[in-house]
Amino acid sequence: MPPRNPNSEKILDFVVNKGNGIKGLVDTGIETVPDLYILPIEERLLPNNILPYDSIPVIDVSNWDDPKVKESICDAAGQWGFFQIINHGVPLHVLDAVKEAAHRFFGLPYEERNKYWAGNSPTDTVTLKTSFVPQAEAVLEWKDYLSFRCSPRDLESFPLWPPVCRDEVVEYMESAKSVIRKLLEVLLEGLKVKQIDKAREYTLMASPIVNLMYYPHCPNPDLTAGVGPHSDISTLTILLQDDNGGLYVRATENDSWIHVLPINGALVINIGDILQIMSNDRYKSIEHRVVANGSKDRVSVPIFVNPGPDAVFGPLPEVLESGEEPLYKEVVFSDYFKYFFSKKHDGKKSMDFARI
Ligand SMILES: COc1cc(/C=C/C(=O)SCCNC(=O)CCNC(=O)[C@H](O)C(C)(C)COP(=O)(O)OP(=O)(O)OC[C@H]2O[C@@H](n3cnc4c(N)ncnc43)[C@H](O)[C@@H]2OP(=O)(O)O)ccc1O
Ligand SMILES: O=C(O)CCC(=O)C(=O)O
Ligand SMILES: [Fe+2]
Repeated sequence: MPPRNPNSEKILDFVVNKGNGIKGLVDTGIETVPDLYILPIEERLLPNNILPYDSIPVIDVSNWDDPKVKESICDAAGQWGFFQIINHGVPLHVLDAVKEAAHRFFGLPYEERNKYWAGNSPTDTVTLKTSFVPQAEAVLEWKDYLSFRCSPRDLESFPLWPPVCRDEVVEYMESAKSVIRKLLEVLLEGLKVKQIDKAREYTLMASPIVNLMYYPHCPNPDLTAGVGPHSDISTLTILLQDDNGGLYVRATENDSWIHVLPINGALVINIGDILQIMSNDRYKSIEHRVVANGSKDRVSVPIFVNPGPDAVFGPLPEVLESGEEPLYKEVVFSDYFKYFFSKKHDGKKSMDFARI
């Protein structure tokens, strides 16, 4: 990485080493974007690259057993990799409560937030971080996030989680469980898998992570990345966004992007790399990125539905049974996870780790 200028070093020290986060920097009242956060022009999301009239599918899942609903979900997973669901059964008050909890946590004074900063937290099931991998990034992302590991075993450390948001995180996770299960059943049925047994359950969904993402308002969001282009490594991700917008999904045309319009009460679903690999490319894990807001603090709450750490995944036997060649080798999830977190966000390059 090229050497940084002295001012960038000072800001990096304040944001990362001292644990103030980008939230702490914005609270100092900065009126311009510091160099450390300015993307080279070729990495910015330019207005000409946004397709204004396109949108990802919106699927009403009030009847999961309706064959048309199942078909819409599998088609959307194959063509778009991204869709929104409405009438999913997670109560609106649970969704609103977890967004409010995110604002409450990030509204705490520095001393309270800092108790959970990476390296300070009383438990490794909850960590406050900034950007993505600041050690490996020339330009930092304009976001902080509080990450909760949420497997049943991780929940034993619940008493050590921040009281201002822990109940809301658990209630959201618990209410979303049946949606996760239904989505995976439908998607796996579309791959000729008849039922999700215990072993498959471990590979598909044993280690969920819930993040409270916080993108403070930015003096010039066009210059920065809230989150840079990436695909998720999960099996699938359930994302709750607020009404500020700012999430963009890569379209099929070269370097064009589609805005994911906020719909009150909807959940955004995206296929992650693991399901693309298991489906031998029938389902697509699509790149996406986030742009912060110029005047409002944006929050979102993704649930990354992940395999257990030692789960081994690869193209499913049911998919390959007609003699199709596997496009990917078998990989241990913890190796894939470490690889993803060893470099900056770089589109879909993480999948090369598993490609044959
Ligand atoms: C997007 O699709 C996803 C995402 C996810 C999961 C999302 C998550 O948010 S999971 C929680 C955060 N992620 C992790 O913790 C990943 C696991 N971490 C690692 O593997 C390592 O930390 C590392 C990122 C590879 C870096 O390793 P290393 O170079 O050895 O450095 P460390 O010893 O870990 O850290 C040094 C020092 O820096 C601090 N630090 C590291 N990262 C940050 C950060 N982002 N912000 C602030 N501080 C950071 C670290 O705590 C250390 O501090 P000390 O004080 O202890 O020295 C799931 C599924 C999807 O699809
Ligand atoms: O905040 C969002 O809307 C999306 C965040 C995201 O893509 C991620 O954390 O992987
Ligand atoms: Fe993502």
